Amino acid sequence: MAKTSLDKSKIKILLLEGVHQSAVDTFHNAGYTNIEHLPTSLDEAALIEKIRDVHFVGLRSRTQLNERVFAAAEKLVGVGCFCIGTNQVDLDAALKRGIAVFNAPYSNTRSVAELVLAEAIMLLRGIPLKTARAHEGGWLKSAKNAHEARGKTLGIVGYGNIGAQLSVLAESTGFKVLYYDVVAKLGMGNATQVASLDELLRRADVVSLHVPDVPSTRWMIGEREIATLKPGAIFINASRGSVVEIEPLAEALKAGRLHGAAVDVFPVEPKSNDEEFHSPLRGLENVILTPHIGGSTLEAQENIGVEVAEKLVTYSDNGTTVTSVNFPEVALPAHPERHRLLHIHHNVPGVMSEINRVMSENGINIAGQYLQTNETVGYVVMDVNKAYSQAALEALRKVENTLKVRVLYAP
Ligand SMILES: NC(=O)C1=CN([C@@H]2O[C@H](COP(=O)(O)OP(=O)(O)OC[C@H]3O[C@@H](n4cnc5c(N)ncnc54)[C@H](O)[C@@H]3O)[C@@H](O)[C@H]2O)C=CC1
Ligand SMILES: O=C(O)C(=O)COP(=O)(O)O
Repeated sequence: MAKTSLDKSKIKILLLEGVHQSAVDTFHNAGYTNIEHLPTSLDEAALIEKIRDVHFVGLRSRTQLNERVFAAAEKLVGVGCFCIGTNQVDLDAALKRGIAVFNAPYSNTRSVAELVLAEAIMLLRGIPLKTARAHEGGWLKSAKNAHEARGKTLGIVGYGNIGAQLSVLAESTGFKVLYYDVVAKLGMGNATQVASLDELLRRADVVSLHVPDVPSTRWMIGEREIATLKPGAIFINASRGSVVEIEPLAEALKAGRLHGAAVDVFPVEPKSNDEEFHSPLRGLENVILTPHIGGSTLEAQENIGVEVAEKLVTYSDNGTTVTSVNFPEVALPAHPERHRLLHIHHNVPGVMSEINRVMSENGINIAGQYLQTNETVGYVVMDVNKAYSQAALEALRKVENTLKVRVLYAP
């Protein structure tokens, strides 16, 4: 008698970095109970040890999933980044092992945009220094160097989800908005795209970065770009620490060439809340330093927990890879009466014909077949009669250029 439903308690899920309880609840509600939920990240050695028998891992921006970790992760099927950025995961190392990676592209967008807008206003008013003095018993009542946001120019570098959301909030507050992006983008409201980064840096009173960590953004703001900023400008970075050279920024702030800065992300960030934070920006006036909390609101974290856990559950139950950041995207219907075979392979000529050949040679009729490829990997999904799934699994494993094969039993 063919097995009809998979024993979900055998699927091991490791959640790191205090991923919200909503993720655990989502897994439980879907029947997944074998969950280890840790409040912190793990260093490479500990992660290599722990990940060996894990099928799904969930993390945030701190945990590094590199080639060495993937090499040890023999059973890993999927990765959930419970955040927006995916630079902490070696996406190619995952792809070449047939491991799908998902993230939460929208759930903390608003949290970052709100924080940046608030910081821009605080910095325009010189609040960090004034509040520090007041806490010490001082009284800096003065309008000197304090400005309204109304009529000032905000320059947004990277007009994606966060940049565009910030643009809307900032315009409604009275900012004029300019933005620079490598892609031509429709401006929200009256926001205007400029042709070059230099033009944006020259024209904006407040500059805020919202680019991902990719090769083209690595150290994109250095000494030259900081010198290009307007004298008295305000500089905000809540994107990634690898985008800005911190020493020239600190020098420009110390020299009073810039009016202020807010920085949430750093080239080197403490690995835990117990480690000391070192930065040349420490102790500078009119500088807001925050410990990478742009997306850390309860609302965002709860939504992220549900969103990413649901993506992993759907992939595990059904094979759907829609919105994966590294995998060919396939949207699949339910398979109530059939077993489903997932075959992930190198995208080279001849694999599909070989798959169809072995299926036909073994007398296995394919009731439904779905295929999607990207440059390097092909993902083919086949629904078959329950009685044939074991034979098909074994046959498919032998196909040359196979990366991974899984069977999903009928629910
Ligand atoms: N501080 C925090 O806690 C958080 C930080 N982030 C960071 O913010 C980044 C942006 O997030 P989203 O807006 O959701 O991403 P997104 O992908 O929607 O937008 C990024 C934009 O940057 C543009 N871009 C890429 N390379 C560029 C370049 N060289 N020059 C100019 N523009 C370039 C893209 O075309 C895109 O429009 C994330 O990748 C993440 O690293 C995200 C959430 C929270
Ligand atoms: O969403 C992102 O990319 C972030 O940077 C937020 O990271 P976190 O989940 O707070 O470690």
